[in-house]
Amino acid sequence: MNNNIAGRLMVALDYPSAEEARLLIDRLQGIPCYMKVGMQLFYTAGPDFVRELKHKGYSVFLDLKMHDIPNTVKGGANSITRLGVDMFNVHAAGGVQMMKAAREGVREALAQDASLTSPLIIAVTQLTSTDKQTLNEEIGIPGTVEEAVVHYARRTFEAGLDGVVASPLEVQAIKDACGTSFKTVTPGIRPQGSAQGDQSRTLTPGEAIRRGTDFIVVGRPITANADPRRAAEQIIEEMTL
Ligand SMILES: O=C(O)c1cc(=O)[nH]c(=O)n1[C@@H]1O[C@H](COP(=O)(O)O)[C@@H](O)[C@H]1O
Repeated sequence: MNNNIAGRLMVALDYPSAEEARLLIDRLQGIPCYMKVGMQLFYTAGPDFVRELKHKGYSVFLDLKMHDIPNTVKGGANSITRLGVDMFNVHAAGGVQMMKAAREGVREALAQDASLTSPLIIAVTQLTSTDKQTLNEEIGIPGTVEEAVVHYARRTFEAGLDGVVASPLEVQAIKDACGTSFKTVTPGIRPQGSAQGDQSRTLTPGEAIRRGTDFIVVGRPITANADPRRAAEQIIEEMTL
């Protein structure tokens, strides 16, 4: 297995309990993927579960999508940094001042404890479940999804964050606007033949990597598969080709 490629796969641990998440982690043992802890798991298993993953040697993306007034986001970012995660996210729709406050919260935590390392801060542009109709008619933003994504990516870059969450379809436009070192984290990954579910803007793992994304986020195509280890290995194989 190519460990560098496997490290670009983020497995979404969307489970209702730590016990269920541990079952998957056991089955994926030895695969050096990133683990993503989202709201469902964090709201029940909390910081202890994040520490457990770090103790097991995983890189951790804490996906809590903060979106609040700058002072609150700054405090949240400080607490998250003290958990020792490798990446966390905010919503770019919170604005540049809010995103700068997240950066400030990290800086504050690092100043308080020199043993901490700086996590990557990533902003969600437009959720991968959002299609053009939803964007225009419900969210109230005119134009194409790609235009909205690039707009938010530019604001994220201005705020000094490390990258964005978007669909793999928008990677090239983001890299053109913000540079190749600006990270893209792309959910909306669907291997051939897997169910689309609630995702709107999707690509296969291989196609996402070929378009230059830094990380792919995969949940149900692994977690809902009868053989999750085989599913993860197939995805890594496809990413490697
Ligand atoms: O921030 C995220 O991780 C995220 C942003 C986004 O725009 N779309 C999106 O699907 N996600 C997350 O990525 C994962 C995708 O899961 P699956 O659709 O099951 O592969 C879920 O944990 C989502 O919460």
